[in-house]
Amino acid sequence: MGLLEDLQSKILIGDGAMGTLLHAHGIDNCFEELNITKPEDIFNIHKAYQKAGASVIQTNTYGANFPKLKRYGAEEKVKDINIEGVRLAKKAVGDSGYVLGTIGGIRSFQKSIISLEEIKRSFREQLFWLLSEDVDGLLFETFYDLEELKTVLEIARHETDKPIVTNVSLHEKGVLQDGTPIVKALKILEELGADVVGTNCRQGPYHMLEILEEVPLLDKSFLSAYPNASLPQYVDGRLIYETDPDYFYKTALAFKDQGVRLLGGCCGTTPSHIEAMAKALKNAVPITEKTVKEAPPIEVLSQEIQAQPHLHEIVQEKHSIIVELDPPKKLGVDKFLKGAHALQAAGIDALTLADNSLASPRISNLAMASLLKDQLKTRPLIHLTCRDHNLIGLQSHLMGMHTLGFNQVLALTGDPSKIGDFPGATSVYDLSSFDLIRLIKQFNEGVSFSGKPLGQKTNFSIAGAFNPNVRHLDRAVQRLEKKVDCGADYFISQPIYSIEQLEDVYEATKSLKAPIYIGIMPLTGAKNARFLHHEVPGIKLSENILTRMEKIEHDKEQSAKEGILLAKELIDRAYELFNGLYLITPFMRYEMTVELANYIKAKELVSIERKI
Ligand SMILES: Cc1cc2nc3c(=O)[nH]c(=O)nc-3n(C[C@H](O)[C@H](O)[C@H](O)COP(=O)(O)OP(=O)(O)OC[C@H]3O[C@@H](n4cnc5c(N)ncnc54)[C@H](O)[C@@H]3O)c2cc1C
Ligand code: MET
Ligand SMILES: [Zn+2]
Repeated sequence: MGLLEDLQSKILIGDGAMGTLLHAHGIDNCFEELNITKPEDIFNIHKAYQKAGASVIQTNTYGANFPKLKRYGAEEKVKDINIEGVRLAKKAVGDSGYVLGTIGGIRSFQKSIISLEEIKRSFREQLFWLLSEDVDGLLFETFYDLEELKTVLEIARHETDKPIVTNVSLHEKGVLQDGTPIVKALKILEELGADVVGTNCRQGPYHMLEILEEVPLLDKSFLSAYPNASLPQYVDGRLIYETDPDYFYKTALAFKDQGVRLLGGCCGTTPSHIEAMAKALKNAVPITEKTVKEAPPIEVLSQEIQAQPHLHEIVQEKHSIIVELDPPKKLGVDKFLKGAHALQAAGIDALTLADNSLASPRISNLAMASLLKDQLKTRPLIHLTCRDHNLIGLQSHLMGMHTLGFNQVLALTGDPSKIGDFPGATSVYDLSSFDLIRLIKQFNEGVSFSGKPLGQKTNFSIAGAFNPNVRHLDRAVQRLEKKVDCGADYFISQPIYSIEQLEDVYEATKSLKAPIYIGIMPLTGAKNARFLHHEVPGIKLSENILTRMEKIEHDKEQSAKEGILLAKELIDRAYELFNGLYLITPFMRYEMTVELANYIKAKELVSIERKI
């Protein structure tokens, strides 16, 4: 009899955790490599689970794929670890059970940490070796990312007719991290050919059962559940799970009542938990009908009424000026406010506020934006870096921005801390700019990063950063395309200092599906010019510019005038090529950006007059 025939009439018991069990025994390195370095330990664990009553044993190959083994320098051992993994499980199980070849999800919350192409490659390799040892079926578990699971399931279904179990993992009750309700996700997996579908890890029985109450019995596939022992507790720097096997006796019956046919355990569970569940379900008959609890209606999402068009909408239609005026590095905001007022008077479309640029602390840009809100009509565009905010902080910041009515945001990875005033500070980087753009896009759908409904849809217009001052412009443009795919609405560039570069950038980006604000930062003097030319990676000024600035080096006023003149020459060409102009205020010298903004406005007037 095969696994699926058995499941027609029985509830089968799976095994429990491998990773946390090994960890509890003091093992801190690669768990899967033990298949070849300490096979007897793994064999004994399989045997213990089998003795406890599990008839479905999974191979110790959860993370036995190229990218995960690479963390331990074991990436060349994918073949041996997987082959040995199956052999050990088979030896332990003998004829009295089934061996599932396990493959774990790779992506957790950082989607862009690994491309789907790499996932496919590593999945195919692992799948090949597991199938080569003739497993009884496959178990794909701990998949938070539905896109990843769908992709690998399609590959596997194409390669084999063996039973496939797919288990998703949920941060939030009832929804996957992209907001897909679990019922829908399981139906999708069933349609793609999974024979058993369900959920594992993250939740203990309580929350998992709550989730399953909303899941109906499916037409073609069986339901599975592998709960954690409990919610984890953080003790002395380690994650600890409660161990109360009796509780698992009681909850096993509840899982049966929800229609689960394959029941095992995930993190924190031990052979004692499995023994308790096996005892509880010894002669249990699976249910064939179920009353499904209706999912609570999703809160009505109110879409904010947009008072002004977004920047990306404006710049598609006409010339638009945004100006960076950074929050002060010291306390005291008078000069900043004067600058902001002067720039508003010049008629700019937005004031952009850096998030601790160059990794040096400044007054919080959200605080400065709130201050502006009370005093000015010009809207702020808030920079948000992944360097200074972890995943919790980023979401809290975005919710704060939405609450205050700020919906223009620039999503950045951010300069690393080591270049700034506090080189010992941590650069968080929970997310990359790609992930952050995706996150904000998901907020616009009313869904948090982990899939939780936010109660309202945000209305962010999302800018991405563009650094054209790189050796390979084509690669920079590829990054922009990727940012567009993630949801970026437009781009804002680092400053450009030559007409030729402006033209190169125009050529390289003209088929991009998002508009660009081109960066122009006036030089303040020869020292500033030399610094940019020699010390800022990627920025090169022409000999002509350097000489022009050096000639008047000792005249401060004249230097600023020359800086303005050069910026105007760049603006003349940029104005012809791009609609968006991004003026960067150097060293709080807002009178320079005010003059440039006025210059651009005058050009606009001339062109309007010409049209009339
Ligand atoms: C308009 C604008 C505003 C900015 N505001 C801030 C701010 O407020 N606070 C702050 O800390 N920083 C700011 N920066 C700096 C920014 O963080 C760095 O310029 C960063 O290198 C590029 O932008 P990003 O953070 O989105 O990085 P991403 O585009 O996500 O790039 C991440 C990393 O990949 C690398 N990379 C990027 N492009 C290439 C390429 N073509 N070839 C090879 N490697 C590449 C870089 O090392 C970069 O650090 C700003 C930059 C711009 C353009
Ligand atoms: C992070 S979920 C872990 C699943 C795997 N089966 C293990 O227990 O090691
Ligand atoms: Zn787990």
